[in-house]
Amino acid sequence: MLHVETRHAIHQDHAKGMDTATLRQHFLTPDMFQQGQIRLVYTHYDRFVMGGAVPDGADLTLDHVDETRTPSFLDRREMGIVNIGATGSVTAAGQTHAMNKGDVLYLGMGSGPVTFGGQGRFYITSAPAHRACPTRLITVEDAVEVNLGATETSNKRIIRQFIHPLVMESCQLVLGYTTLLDGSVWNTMPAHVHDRRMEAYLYFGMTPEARVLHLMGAPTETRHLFIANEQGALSPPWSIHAGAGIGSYTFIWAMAGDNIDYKDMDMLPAEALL
Ligand SMILES: O=C(O)C(=O)C[C@H](O)C(=O)CO
Ligand SMILES: [Zn+2]
Repeated sequence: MLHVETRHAIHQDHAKGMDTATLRQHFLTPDMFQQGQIRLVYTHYDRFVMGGAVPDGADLTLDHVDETRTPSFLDRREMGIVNIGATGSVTAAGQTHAMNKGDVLYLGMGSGPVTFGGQGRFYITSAPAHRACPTRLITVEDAVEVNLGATETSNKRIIRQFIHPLVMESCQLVLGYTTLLDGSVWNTMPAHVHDRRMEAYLYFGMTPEARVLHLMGAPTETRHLFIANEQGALSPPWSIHAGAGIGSYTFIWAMAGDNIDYKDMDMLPAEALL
């Protein structure tokens, strides 16, 4: 079963007047992982799509999606898939890729229908593409590791870059995940914005009762979302994206937009945040 929800782009002047429920309605993506379903959120932020596929042993195929008005979803798009569950498989363009927990699969434009199988919990990201880049399975060993932060500032973390120019070619997608070290709670602090690219987060690896206090909003109009395990946050280009966990967590960050330069960030010292 396929379920698709559309999220329109929100202007920062509109966002600052939103109450909690309205903020969550526009920026939280809570229900992406449901057994036996493919659930997508089709956004108007750079036409980025995020979602989940949970085959639970019975194959699920993603092919035509009405929102793109193309015969097959990947006819004019690329896709990045992260398995956050047990071992599963993804089949596309006549090739089956076994995916262990933490593996990332990049599918190039024109890969055709995508079939998810096994016990994987697949996080799906996709952005419009202008050329077909080679499909690639990227394991944790292939990723570039960046160590950031410090214990004294409670933000010691490992950033693993998978769909990234240092690892492989893509059109727009840049994707990886960040793991907090024991005792550290803060991601992406100091915070930043990048008006050239939107970003989406998926928080996972959390206990059911844990929450991440996710910070968003224009730097001088910050707001928050309390986010539970396997829920996502949409970050418009004008918004900061950072969080502190009540409990341990990992999060997948994925971006699309005008460039694929991970370091193209406008950093904000804490005193610039209100
Ligand atoms: O902890 C971090 O810092 C991040 O993971 C930052 C994200 O990767 C990001 O915001 C990239 O633009
Ligand atoms: Zn960012």
